[in-house]
Amino acid sequence: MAATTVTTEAWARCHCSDLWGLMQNVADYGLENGGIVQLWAGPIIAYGPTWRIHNKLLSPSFNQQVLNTFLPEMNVQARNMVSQMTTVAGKGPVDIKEFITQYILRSVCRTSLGLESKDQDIIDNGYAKALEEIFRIVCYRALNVDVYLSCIYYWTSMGRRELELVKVVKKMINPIIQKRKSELKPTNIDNYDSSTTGKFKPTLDLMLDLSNEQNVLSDDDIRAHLNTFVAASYDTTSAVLHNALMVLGSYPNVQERVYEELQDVFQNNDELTKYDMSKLVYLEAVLKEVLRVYVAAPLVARKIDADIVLPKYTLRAGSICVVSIYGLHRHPSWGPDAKEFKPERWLNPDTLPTNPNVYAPFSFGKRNCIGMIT
Ligand code: HEM
Repeated sequence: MAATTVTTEAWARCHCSDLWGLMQNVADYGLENGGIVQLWAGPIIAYGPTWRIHNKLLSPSFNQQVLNTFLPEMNVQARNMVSQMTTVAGKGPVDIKEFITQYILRSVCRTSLGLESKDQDIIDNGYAKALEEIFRIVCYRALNVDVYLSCIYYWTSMGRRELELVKVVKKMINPIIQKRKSELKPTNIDNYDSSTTGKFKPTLDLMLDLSNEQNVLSDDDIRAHLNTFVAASYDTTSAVLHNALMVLGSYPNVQERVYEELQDVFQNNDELTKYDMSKLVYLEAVLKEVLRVYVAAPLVARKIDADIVLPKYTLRAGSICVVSIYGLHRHPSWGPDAKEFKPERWLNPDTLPTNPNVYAPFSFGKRNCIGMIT
């Protein structure tokens, strides 16, 4: 509880250099030696002016209009996932994680990198696997003090593997950037209304446009941002989808209600359009509750650069404030049923806490999730 109280108040006043959770230690070393920083130098650990400029440039690319253009591609990938699942359905227990991860990775790589079906091997076997392994190494290093020091870490097989993987990722992404650069013709996002054209503009193209028009993003910046987007989006999103399916399997009444709503909205159509989304009211409540109870990012952290005086504590400059989003989502203001999974609470605003800061699956403040669309 103490952590929760500290968190909400501290957040509002924090004027600290932002870091992302457990990446803190890794980031320090990464900045020093250019290894991980090359890969993670996107909004995640870029500091001060660089982060501010890039965030301002990139944020407009993450809006509902752009997302709408991705819908047809997401429909294609969703149908692929369902048909793959159909082959194992009814044949005993099955681990759905593989299906979900592949679906999310393909959707993310298609929409952010603009990779086409013929490039599928790059996604499935190369790029995504390399990113996943780097992510595992980063998390291991963040939690193991014996490998914090770069002078030791890069002598270990893990440190060497990380450098190898960074090279692999660079080698894969650079040609993709160069190829799209040579093909790129200036277009307006309005020309990409997917409901009429079925086209979408990959995030890579949006960044190349920015670099053309304003000359601000180098190829290295673009590659780092792409890696960040893929890494930051696929693990979180697949965890949420996985949890949502677990919930539907565990609560038959919730499953039934979601099913009925989908039947009502889709009738015999299996193509999700932007007009359908606002009609899926109960499904939205279920997803919000999944994000609350089974939070995908249970902790975030900030490095504090000036003392923050709270009624009972002072958070000292130089220390790291770890915020328990998991704790916030179980704060007493959610009521005595805070720990229970109850999507209905989202259908009646009067039953929700009055302080909006007790719900933060995408974090809050300036360094919240760039992928969050309200
Ligand atoms: C349900 C899915 C997702 C969840 C739960 C989630 C959650 C989060 C959280 C908690 C943070 C940490 C913010 C902080 O330190 O305060 C974050 C950061 C970030 N997320 Fe997401 N995220 C999701 C999907 C995505 C997607 C689809 C993208 C696509 C690009 C994305 C890109 C990012 C980036 C770039 C950051 C770093 C932002 C910065 O430091 O400026 N996330 N996300």
